[in-house]
Amino acid sequence: MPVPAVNPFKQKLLRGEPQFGLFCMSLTAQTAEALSSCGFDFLMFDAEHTPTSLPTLYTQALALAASTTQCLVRMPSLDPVLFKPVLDLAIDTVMVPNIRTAEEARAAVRAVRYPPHGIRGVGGSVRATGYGRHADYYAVAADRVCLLLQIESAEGLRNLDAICAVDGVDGLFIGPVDLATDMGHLAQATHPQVVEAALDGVRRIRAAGKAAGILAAEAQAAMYVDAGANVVCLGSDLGVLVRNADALAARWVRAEQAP
Ligand SMILES: O=C(O)C(=O)C[C@H](O)[C@@H](O)CO
Repeated sequence: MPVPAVNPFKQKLLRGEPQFGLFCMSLTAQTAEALSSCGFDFLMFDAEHTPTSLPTLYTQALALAASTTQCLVRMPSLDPVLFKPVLDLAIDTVMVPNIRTAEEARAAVRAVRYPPHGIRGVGGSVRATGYGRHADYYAVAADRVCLLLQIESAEGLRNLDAICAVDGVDGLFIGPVDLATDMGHLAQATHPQVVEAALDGVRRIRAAGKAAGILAAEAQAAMYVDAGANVVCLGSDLGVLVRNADALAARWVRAEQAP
């Protein structure tokens, strides 16, 4: 079973190339495979806000294996136990939600690193090691693994410089919906105060030398790219599906049923 020697998502990140993708809230390998031919740089399978499971993530990772679209997972939380099977599945890029302090950032780094730099346990016959065939995996794992931390609170933004300074953090990803909510603008990601805070966050992240990510609707994406964002989630798979299905239905079903 071929296991890539490098993490193409991280390589592009290090080169500063912008990457575009979608959150994946759907739970099937079939959808992941269908989307893998769109040409997105990545799909971010969401284990925070979906009832996904490790076997589901495994089949979705397999569905992307033949494509250039990289498989990313948003973890449900900072719980270090949960990182082990995801990384062992050779899902090399993980994003941790709602990081608020440098101490939490350091805990996330420890979760993805083997001792003495962290607490990741050693899996033997797992996908990441080619089921035990690639003993050199352990030595290169820190280079392969890419760690993104989500900033989605005013506290996280206040501590942004300290979080950016944590060694082992590759990128910071602003979650504008939760940030808006934390700022008192319930789920209003495009509220002017939220946009201003997110733009300022993106600029500070890039100035600190880290990759800057954000979730942005198409209408806002260029503004964030211009500010320096280089990992952009353009929405979600189910968002795209529902919006287009609703529009199609509105053009036909309701029109046909109108008296
Ligand atoms: O706060 C945000 O924005 C996010 O973290 C993204 C959301 O969880 C969700 O809209 C992703 O589909």
